Amino acid sequence: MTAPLISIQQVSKTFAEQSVLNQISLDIQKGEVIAILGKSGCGKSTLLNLVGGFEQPTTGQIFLDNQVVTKASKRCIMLMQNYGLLPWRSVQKNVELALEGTTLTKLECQQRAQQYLKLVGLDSRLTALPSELSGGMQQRVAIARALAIQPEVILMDEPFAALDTFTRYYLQDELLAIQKEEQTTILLVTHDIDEAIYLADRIFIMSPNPGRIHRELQIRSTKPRDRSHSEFQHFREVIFNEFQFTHPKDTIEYNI
Ligand SMILES: Nc1ncnc2c1ncn2[C@@H]1O[C@H](COP(=O)(O)OP(=O)(O)OP(=O)(O)O)[C@@H](O)[C@H]1O
Repeated sequence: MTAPLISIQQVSKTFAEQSVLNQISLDIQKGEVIAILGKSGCGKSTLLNLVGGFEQPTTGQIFLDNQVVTKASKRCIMLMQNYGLLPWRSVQKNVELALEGTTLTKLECQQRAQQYLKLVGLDSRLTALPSELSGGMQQRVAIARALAIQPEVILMDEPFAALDTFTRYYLQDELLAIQKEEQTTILLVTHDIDEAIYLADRIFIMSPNPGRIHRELQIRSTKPRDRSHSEFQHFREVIFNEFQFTHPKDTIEYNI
């Protein structure tokens, strides 16, 4: 096996007196899609922040391409829950902004921005301000902006949570197509079990207090996956059991 693109080595994180992450170790290969599932507060976002270089581990180290992560870089982009768009800039300018400081010319930046905005279905809203768009559309701008940078790693914190089901399915498929073509490595935090099974090569289930990796599931079936396939149902059941969402059949009461 080749050297991992991301190597998280015995990482712990403490905020004030609170131990948030404890001894997380995880290697991620280039081109893998990794989903992190876990109850609220178990440290998922903290783990993404550490990988992105926005926070530093209390102990342990994180390597990106064999180099210790000490600060944020454009090789590893975070796609935020709250979009992070500049309200005074148009949709197109918000995407172009992310390309400033690269080797692209102004014209290339404009073309690249338009290309990715078209991909997320917003080519007719290039001049709109973020406030003129729905929450779901704003998230699509944020997705276009992250993809336009063509980073090696995209960190996603609940990227599709604000979207309606159809837009979410559409963007999940688009993301997979781009990810396959560009071999982007994706680390995805989600509360959506189906999204994790649909997108991920491996799913890590975290447990809280302090946050640690409780279980790893590998999903080998080819993508795009059939949500109604028996293997999909199998993983759904395994994960539901982990979170104890299932009830023994004989205790269920039906009131008709
Ligand atoms: N910068 C910070 N300073 C202090 N405490 C923090 C900081 N960031 C996170 N925490 C704490 O760390 C714990 C884990 O937070 P985190 O956001 O990583 O969890 P999460 O699993 O992503 O939660 P959710 O699913 O609700 O987004 C929480 O108790 C939170 O209050």
